[in-house]
Amino acid sequence: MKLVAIGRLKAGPERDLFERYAARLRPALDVVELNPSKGSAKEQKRRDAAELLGACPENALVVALDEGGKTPDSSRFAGMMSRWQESGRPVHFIIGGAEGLDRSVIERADAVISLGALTWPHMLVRVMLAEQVFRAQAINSGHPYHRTSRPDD
Ligand SMILES: C[S@@+](CC[C@H](N)C(=O)[O-])C[C@H]1O[C@@H](n2cnc3c(N)ncnc32)[C@H](O)[C@@H]1O
Repeated sequence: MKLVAIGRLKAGPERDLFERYAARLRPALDVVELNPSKGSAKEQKRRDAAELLGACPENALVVALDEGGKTPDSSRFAGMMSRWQESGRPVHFIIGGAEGLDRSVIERADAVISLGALTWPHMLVRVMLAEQVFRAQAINSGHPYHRTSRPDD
């Protein structure tokens, strides 16, 4: 599995937290960090998209993180993760830069996942993604990390 992202995660609490979850992932999540591009917002999006998609091989199963995507709950996300892994294709998660993702990334993506309608900074999106991938792996392996109970249960 790979995470392809615009921007570098500097030393600090976000990186510590990301590494804490990432260290628990099997298979591991390799990170490819790309420099943010310059230019107008439109140019940045287009250039970032070329870099992001260029880092994904043709057979990659691309999962774009975008607030306009699907909002599965953690159990559904775990089901998606297990189908993606069974496909045998290398899963590549994509996180955009300050201007967000270009339409070409959304169109190439095999799935577009939202972490809710709020806009999050890219470094927190990395942390939340790593935690949810870990949670999905826990659900799929029957590990008690995830509790399903809701208020009315
Ligand atoms: C600072 S946000 C970009 C905001 C940008 N204005 C936009 O419209 O997407 C940077 C990246 O974080 C990810 N991101 C931010 N909020 C998200 C959310 N609620 N769900 C999924 N991904 C999110 C996306 O990949 C986005 O491209």
